[in-house]
Amino acid sequence: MEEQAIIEYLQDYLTPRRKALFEKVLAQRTDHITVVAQDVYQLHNTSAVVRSCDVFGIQNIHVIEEKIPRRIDKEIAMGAQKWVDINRYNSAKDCVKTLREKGYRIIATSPHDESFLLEDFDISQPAALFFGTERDGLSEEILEEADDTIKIPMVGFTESLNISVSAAIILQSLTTKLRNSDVNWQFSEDDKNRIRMDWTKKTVKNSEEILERYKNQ
Ligand SMILES: C[S@@+](CC[C@H](N)C(=O)[O-])C[C@H]1O[C@@H](n2cnc3c(N)ncnc32)[C@H](O)[C@@H]1O
Repeated sequence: MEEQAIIEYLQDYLTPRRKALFEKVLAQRTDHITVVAQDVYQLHNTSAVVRSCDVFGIQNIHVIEEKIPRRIDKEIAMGAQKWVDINRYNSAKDCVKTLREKGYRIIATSPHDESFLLEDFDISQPAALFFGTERDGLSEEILEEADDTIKIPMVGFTESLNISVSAAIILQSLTTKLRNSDVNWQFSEDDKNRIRMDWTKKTVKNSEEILERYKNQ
């Protein structure tokens, strides 16, 4: 109850329009699908994946930085990341373990494997979609761990799509399927409150000072 009161107090500093936008976006947010980028080298590719996640309503993104230096902060600090949660890992193993413990199926995306075409993918179980590096794709470790592999059908001469393009295509397809299904994909009220608070804090100027004043009144 107290938490609710704090959120409402801080949200009074938002314009009605901004507040309504938060609710509209939040109603479409999901954790049923989550996205993992493994050792993506080009910063602009990671940014584009983050942006697509926001656009298609994916709240959590997982970034594995095992083979590349931790240098994505500046780039992903430039936009859409404000509205999504970035979870970072030093090893692919930790990332897989964490996501399995949360109940996700590990889904590799690959231009090679034909085991599942995108349109046949069963969205009823929570899915963690793993995307690989520009040059080598996903590591053997992830391919071996994967419960399924999905592929976007390609009919041209080029052997693969760019990672961010493939993320956008897959997310558009699977989130549409999810929203048309009877799966319970929306966040609980507790989770929504946590996200509301986070977005509000990031939007209201001097939010920490305002909260301090509220607590002391
Ligand atoms: C440029 S591709 C990697 C190409 C790499 N030479 C390989 O053999 O995997 C980068 C990432 O985009 C995704 N991707 C590219 N094309 C795809 C497709 N047709 N279907 C599914 N995912 C694809 C995969 O996650 C892949 O690891």
